[in-house]
Amino acid sequence: MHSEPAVQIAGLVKRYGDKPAVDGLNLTIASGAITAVLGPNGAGKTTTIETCEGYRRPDAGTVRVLGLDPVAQSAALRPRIGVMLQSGGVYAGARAVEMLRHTAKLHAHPLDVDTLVERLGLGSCGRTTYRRLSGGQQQRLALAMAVVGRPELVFLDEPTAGLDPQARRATWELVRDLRRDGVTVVVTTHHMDEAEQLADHVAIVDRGRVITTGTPEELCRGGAENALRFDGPPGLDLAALLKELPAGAAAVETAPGSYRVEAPVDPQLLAAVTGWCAANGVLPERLSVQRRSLEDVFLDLTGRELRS
Ligand SMILES: Nc1ncnc2c1ncn2[C@@H]1O[C@H](COP(=O)(O)OP(=O)(O)OP(=O)(O)O)[C@@H](O)[C@H]1O
Repeated sequence: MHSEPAVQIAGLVKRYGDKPAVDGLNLTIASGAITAVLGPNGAGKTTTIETCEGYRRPDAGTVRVLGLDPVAQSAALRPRIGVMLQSGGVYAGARAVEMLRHTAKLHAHPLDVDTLVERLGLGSCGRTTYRRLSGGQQQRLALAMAVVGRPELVFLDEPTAGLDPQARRATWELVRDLRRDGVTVVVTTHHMDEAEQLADHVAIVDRGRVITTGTPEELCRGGAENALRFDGPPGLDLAALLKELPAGAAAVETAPGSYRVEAPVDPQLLAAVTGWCAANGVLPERLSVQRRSLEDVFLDLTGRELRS
């Protein structure tokens, strides 16, 4: 369906003064999918996205969005993309829904404003000015403004920051519907569960570079947290258990009667462990599969220390 990538970034450098905010970043974003860009505070995510939107000019490298140069060809690009900025980017004195209607009229094939207002729970905000909306309502309005023109590609910078769980879910549903309609979505977030739930592809950015990419499944596969745990009688013969498990597996009694089997978790591993337990008259209690979460991967790659 979509062959050309929606976004291609090669060797992007962007400095503020002497300090590089983005430092040789390479990233290709697939069309028609949801890509989450993750990274610690100050990693360069917003700067990268703002460069894709044409708000910042690269100091070096190339950026192509829908095949266009976002600075030199901004007039051609702008109508085709939707942008939700962290700061809202909405005129504070304007009435919420009127502004949305106005924005819709600027586009040839806008979404139905009433449906969008309903879906994002903005019905009660009709004549309220932007500055009088709650933080969460402002966020939702900014999201509505970004998508109302039915763009081919939307950039959402932390769309669910500060939203309550209901509004978060409504936002996720909207984002999934955009993908269903063939829209490419690029989203930055600090919520790892959000990236895990929503994203087809994840790119982790640190110190101005992309340090890894993959699907959430690819990134979470392998690693120390890929393990089975169970409780049983203390002192089980783990050397005997290991003989039934694939090469490279490890088994430890982490506390008397608490066991942890470390190996890629698949149905065969589960069957091997429970089969060995059955053969030895052991009932594995509280048996659970421990998978690495995206948060584990993120912290492993970017460090656990808070940065100044
Ligand atoms: N307008 C600016 N002037 C000077 N420095 C800036 C400016 N905008 C960003 N920076 C710096 O550039 C670096 C990257 O910032 P950026 O906002 O792109 O990071 P981010 O990954 O989006 O962070 P966050 O998760 O906190 O939003 C940071 O060190 C930041 O202080």
